[in-house]
Amino acid sequence: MITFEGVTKRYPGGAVALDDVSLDCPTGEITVFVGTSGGGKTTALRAVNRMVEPTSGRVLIDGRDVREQRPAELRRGIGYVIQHAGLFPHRTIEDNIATVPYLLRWNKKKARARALELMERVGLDHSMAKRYPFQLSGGQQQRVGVARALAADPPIMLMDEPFSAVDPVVRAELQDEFLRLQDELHKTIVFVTHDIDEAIKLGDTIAVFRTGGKVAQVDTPENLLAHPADDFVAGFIGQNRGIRTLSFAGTGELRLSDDAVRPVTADAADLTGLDWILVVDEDRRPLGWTRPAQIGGSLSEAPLAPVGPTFRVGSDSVRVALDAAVLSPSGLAVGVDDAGAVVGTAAGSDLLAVPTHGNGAGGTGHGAGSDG
Ligand SMILES: Nc1ncnc2c1ncn2[C@@H]1O[C@H](COP(=O)(O)OP(=O)(O)OP(=O)(O)O)[C@@H](O)[C@H]1O
Repeated sequence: MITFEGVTKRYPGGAVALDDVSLDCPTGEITVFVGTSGGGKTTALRAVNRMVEPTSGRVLIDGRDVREQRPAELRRGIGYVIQHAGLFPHRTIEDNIATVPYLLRWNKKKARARALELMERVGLDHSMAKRYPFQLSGGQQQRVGVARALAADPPIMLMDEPFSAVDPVVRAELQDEFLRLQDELHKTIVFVTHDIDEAIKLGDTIAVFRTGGKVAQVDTPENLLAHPADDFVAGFIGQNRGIRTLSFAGTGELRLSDDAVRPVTADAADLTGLDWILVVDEDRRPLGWTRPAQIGGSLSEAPLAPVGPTFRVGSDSVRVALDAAVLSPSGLAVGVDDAGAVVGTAAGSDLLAVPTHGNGAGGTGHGAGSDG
């Protein structure tokens, strides 16, 4: 656990970057610092590895004041990832990743083996090991940055806007892989961003910083959306608060209908009264949507409209299901199981009837994780 105890940072000249900040970053979880520019997020992050020394107050790691350790020694247990990755331009990818192992005087073979292992972990092909940073895309460089921070297997990771410099699609991929990685590694992570969507997607806990270095609210993403502490937080969360709240409503309890679902072998005479039909194969995998009027002799010859996005019953949130309903030609969201077989369909109005509070999506702590 990282603990901020009444931490204040006043810079010469009078700027107050942090004003009496007290909060906990629980072990093995992701704590996100989010807020307005200049709110003190980076300063708070850097107080953990002593790149910033507080004017007053303390930062503790597992109850021990960080000032008890020399900075170099302290930082060996703390990975650090920044925007634009901050790679050494004249070192190869594997040597960049092995930076800390080399500092720790691991032998070359062991350090390189570790670098290759980490490249795999963060989704980089081994063929990139001998390349230089300029020969990689921005997203690939960020992966190298994450791998480098993980190299000595530090229990703590500090990440300062690590995914901000890449396009939205790559960013979503990096976030998803980051969550997968964290599911395996359970690091204690402090993550700075000014993007509230990123904070909601990644954070187990979110601390909202406001101008003047004050913390306006520390809460789970779910509570933050449901109960913003004040107008500043409500304003920061923005206009889509209601829709975002649906990210935390699970689809496990939804009652899905089988009425519109028909196997491709079904008798076409038996389809009266239906507006849309979801045609499924012998394993109940969805093939497409059709309307009774478009069916001639048999379902197998009917023209099919694409199924569009589906949602995984239980693991996806109501927000994902609602998205599927909106994009579906029939207006019905298609729920599938882990094997991709259709469980049933739901209309938008069924989805909005699901209670949105205290009803985590799959109970994973990352209800918004699959919103992409
Ligand atoms: N070395 C410094 N000397 C003087 N003032 C500083 C210094 N570093 C930061 N500040 C000031 O402290 C305040 C907090 O800065 P900080 O970088 O922590 O904010 P932030 O929330 O991370 O902002 P951003 O999202 O823009 O990166 C700002 O007003 C900034 O100008």
